[in-house]
Amino acid sequence: MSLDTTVSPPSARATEPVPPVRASDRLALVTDHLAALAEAAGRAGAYAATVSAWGAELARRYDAGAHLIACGNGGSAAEAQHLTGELVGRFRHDRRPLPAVALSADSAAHTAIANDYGFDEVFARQVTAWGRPGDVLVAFSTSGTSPNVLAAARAGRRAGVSVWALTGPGPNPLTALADEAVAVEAPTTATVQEIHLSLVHALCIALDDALGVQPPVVA
Ligand SMILES: O=C(CO)[C@@H](O)[C@H](O)[C@H](O)[C@H](O)COP(=O)(O)O
Repeated sequence: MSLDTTVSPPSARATEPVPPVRASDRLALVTDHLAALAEAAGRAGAYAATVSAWGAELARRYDAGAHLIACGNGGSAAEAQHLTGELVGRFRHDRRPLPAVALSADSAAHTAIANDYGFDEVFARQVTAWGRPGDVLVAFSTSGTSPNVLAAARAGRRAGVSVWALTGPGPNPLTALADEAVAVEAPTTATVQEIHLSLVHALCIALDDALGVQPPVVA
């Protein structure tokens, strides 16, 4: 007697059988995703003036002693951390470390606030703790509707912090709450996030230029 030792994982047993995807369909899915990115990137020049102005304003605020706070959920949490990493570390060239904090990075504060006050408060409470007049909150949300990001924006406004939003298509609740916003026209969350990452880098380019950061002189 032979025993069938193959075991399906519980999730596979619990769901309907999925028809296999043909390789040509899979290639089309990937090609469509990349085409959507190229199309959205082709429209991204429309955001250049705002991001360039943000870079100059951020340089002015950093020179006056301000801080930057960033927040978002999921992929947008990663975008927030990407931005603060470039600021505290460096972007293309050496410069002074710039004070910036991503609110999803403090797991102890995050879990304590979520546990004690609810998930909607995880960013707002930290914005109230850290934010001072003149600081900037960069709030990332592809939908522009995440309650914890909206609460962070409200807390920022109450604290005298300027709220700059990066969202998907607008108008949306976050663009309405923010002092300034870039609402990216793109068809999916993933493509919006990909354009947001380009805008993070564009902001760093504008900021470094406004701070007078130069490439090293090669002898
Ligand atoms: O990265 C992705 C999808 O690409 C997801 O993790 C996504 O970030 C999460 O669903 C977020 O909760 C979406 O929140 P938001 O961007 O709408 O504020």
